[in-house]
Amino acid sequence: MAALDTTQAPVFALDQVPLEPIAAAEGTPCYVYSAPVVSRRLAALQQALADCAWPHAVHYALKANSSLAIARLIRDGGAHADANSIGEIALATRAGFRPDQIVFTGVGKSPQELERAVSLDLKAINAESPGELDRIDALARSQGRRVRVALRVNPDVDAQSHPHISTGLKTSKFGVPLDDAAEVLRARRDAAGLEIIGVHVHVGSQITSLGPLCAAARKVADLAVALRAEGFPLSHLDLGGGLGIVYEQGGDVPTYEAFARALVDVARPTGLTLIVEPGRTLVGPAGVLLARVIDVKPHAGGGRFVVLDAGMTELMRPALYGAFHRIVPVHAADRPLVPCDVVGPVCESSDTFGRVRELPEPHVGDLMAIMDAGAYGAVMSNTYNRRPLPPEVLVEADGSWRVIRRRPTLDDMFALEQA
Ligand SMILES: Cc1ncc(COP(=O)(O)O)c(C=O)c1O
Ligand SMILES: N[C@@H](CCCC[NH3+])C(=O)O
Repeated sequence: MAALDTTQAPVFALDQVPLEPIAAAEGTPCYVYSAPVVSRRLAALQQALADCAWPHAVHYALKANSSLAIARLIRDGGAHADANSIGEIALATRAGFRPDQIVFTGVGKSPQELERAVSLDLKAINAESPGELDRIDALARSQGRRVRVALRVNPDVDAQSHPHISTGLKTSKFGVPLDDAAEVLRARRDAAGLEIIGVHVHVGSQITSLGPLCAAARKVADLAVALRAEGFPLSHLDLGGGLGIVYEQGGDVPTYEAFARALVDVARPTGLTLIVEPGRTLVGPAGVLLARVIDVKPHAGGGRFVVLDAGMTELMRPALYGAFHRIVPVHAADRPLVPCDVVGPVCESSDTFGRVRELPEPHVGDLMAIMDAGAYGAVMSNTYNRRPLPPEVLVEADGSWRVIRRRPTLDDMFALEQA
């Protein structure tokens, strides 16, 4: 199969997908996802892995986009799930993933979450600490079970991504230091409630080169080989997620072929099944956030302030990480370009989507698409300033579309509280 060009993924042909009718019907701000883009990306990744002819499993990281319809689409595409909370496990179950298709990760799993996870007979719980292993062991024994676990290792590798989404340095809160991992497992080799079946690593997100991914993979692969030599009956090597996408014109990320080859090259000598947990790469380019211009005013530095009806409440990434998202006017207006600071309505100066963007002279009422918003968009939205969570729409291959999550009414928003 031809390589999917992950650098120039045909995101939304803005003239082919009926964005204006969707915005008119559902109102803005509103997320719109393309089902065929998600399915194509998943199929391309699976093909790239299959071409390497090594046992593997793709566990979609639900945290990137946990809309039920997106999770179902991914399950229908043959992937399994990586859940980060009991809520995501419930979502995965409702989307049709079987317990033995779910791995459970998370740096702080509450007693209630662990108790439930232990009872579910998941594929594996990725444990983050010696204490967590012991808590799983105790719960498992109290339930008369033996629970499959993998140990999350912190390899002290710099993901070379934004510090807020880098997780593999020894100063970060994730996992057990590589040097301690073998001893931690040896001390629990005979724990009656544990079946130690793997090692796990995830060094960060929006990683745009193979270097950090391979460096981390090699470290845990070496550990896994040593553990097997000691008699640990490991079955898998879970190398996490993290593959980035192109947000900015001219950006570059590894192809799925290169990614698959690099990780399989590390996994093969271990003899272990390779697990990957991709999130962003599958869904990020498949979504846009639609917003309307609600005000335009002069900018002190020249140009314009363009105030959208979407803000950091709907898409936090720019405010949180200074992340870049392309902003595209849906009606490619034949107007002269002007420099614009594109901002949201929220009462925070960080509520800014882009500074000094050259856009066709904006008018109140124009529809804008904030691109590549399918991952870590809707899932991170919030109700600050008492704003309703945004609705989400899924567009099918034939151009038809349906609301997969509606906008809450004001009554919905009051429903959970009392004066
Ligand atoms: C353990 C784990 N697996 C998978 C992912 C998915 O990452 P990404 O969306 O960057 O592929 C994350 C998030 O960074 C994670 O924390
Ligand atoms: N929320 C981050 C990604 C975090 C990945 C989860 N560990 C983002 O928007 O880029």
